[in-house]
Amino acid sequence: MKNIAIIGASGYTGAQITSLIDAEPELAIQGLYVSENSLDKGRPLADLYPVYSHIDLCLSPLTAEAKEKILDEADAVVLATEHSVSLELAAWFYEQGLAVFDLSGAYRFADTAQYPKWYGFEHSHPEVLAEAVYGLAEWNAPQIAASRMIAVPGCYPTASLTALKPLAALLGPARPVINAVSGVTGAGRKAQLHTSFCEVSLTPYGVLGHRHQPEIATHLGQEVIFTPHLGNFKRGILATITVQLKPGTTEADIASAYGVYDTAPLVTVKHNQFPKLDDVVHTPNCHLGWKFDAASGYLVVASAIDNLMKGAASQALQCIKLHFAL
Ligand SMILES: NC(=O)C1=CN([C@@H]2O[C@H](COP(=O)(O)OP(=O)(O)OC[C@H]3O[C@@H](n4cnc5c(N)ncnc54)[C@H](OP(=O)(O)O)[C@@H]3O)[C@@H](O)[C@H]2O)C=CC1
Ligand SMILES: CC(=O)N[C@@H](CCC(=O)OP(=O)(O)O)C(=O)O
Repeated sequence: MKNIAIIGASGYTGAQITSLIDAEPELAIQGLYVSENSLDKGRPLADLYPVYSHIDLCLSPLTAEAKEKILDEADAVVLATEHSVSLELAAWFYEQGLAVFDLSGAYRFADTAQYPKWYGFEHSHPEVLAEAVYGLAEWNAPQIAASRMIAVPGCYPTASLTALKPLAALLGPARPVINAVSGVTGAGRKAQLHTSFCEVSLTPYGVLGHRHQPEIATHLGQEVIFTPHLGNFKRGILATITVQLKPGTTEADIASAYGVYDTAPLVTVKHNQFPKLDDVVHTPNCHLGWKFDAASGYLVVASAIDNLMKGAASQALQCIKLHFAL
């Protein structure tokens, strides 16, 4: 049995992973935590999320004493906290010997120069960053098993990289063009004007400047054009990606490249059939569909995931299971 502390448990990804860990027979929840001065400290999780009324646990403030208790009792922490909070907590728990599964972007780039530009901070823990592994579960399983510091990928990068990484050897020089639409839970639970009901309307944002563009490029090994869109629905990401493949590439080459997922139970690949969000929301699955125009060499591949599941919590659970060999 492995004991897991969940920090940021009142947020969307934190509550989601709480429900997933609660359902795992070989995992136990050491505790659920929010910030020291949180308005939700002391409240039952089920007060915030009645759907989880079967989970009889309260949200505790992450005090100095609580951190010591976590060290005594837990094997690992899940950080479902914003980047700057994860930056410090991850380093502290890692250095004390726990395994860390961080849902934020604070440990996803090996290159410290990326953080001031994309996250607005200097990376204060380069020695811990050097140990971090990118938790793209279908691609980095041996590294996830071997490291105690796992940076769980962002939601858009998970959808995009799952579609593009099999094609890496077939890509021509043109940048893949990724257009992706996310549900509003992707922006987290806290109130913000741009995510309020009357404000949300399908629109691009972060054009030519979203931090997931370099995350995708870094872990693909090729520059991309990435345009996210906010849609007026709650959960899910659909990324529709256009790529030009090397001259001479055939449908058989593409089918063979996607054969890498034949042994991946959570990734389904279809030829000439495209995924729908309704088929993946509330599941840990990624559905891919592709079509190729041999005359022009252009391929369109669509990738659908649930941003809170495969894009965050269920991928973190995959990483926990890989790490602890469960
Ligand atoms: N939403 C999504 O689809 C995805 C999110 N992510 C990443 O996961 C992380 C969490 O995202 P999300 O769940 O959406 O965020 P939310 O805003 O919904 O939740 C954030 C949680 O962190 C808690 N928190 C804030 N400050 C602290 C602190 N100092 N110590 C302990 N807990 C704290 C909050 O509670 P309180 O403020 O009451 O203390 C809340 O429980 C972020 O880094 C995000 O970028 C990654 C992939 C997908
Ligand atoms: C709809 C929405 O706002 N989505 C978030 C991405 C959520 C995610 O994956 O988060 P991190 O990479 O920050 O962990 C955004 O565009 O900032």
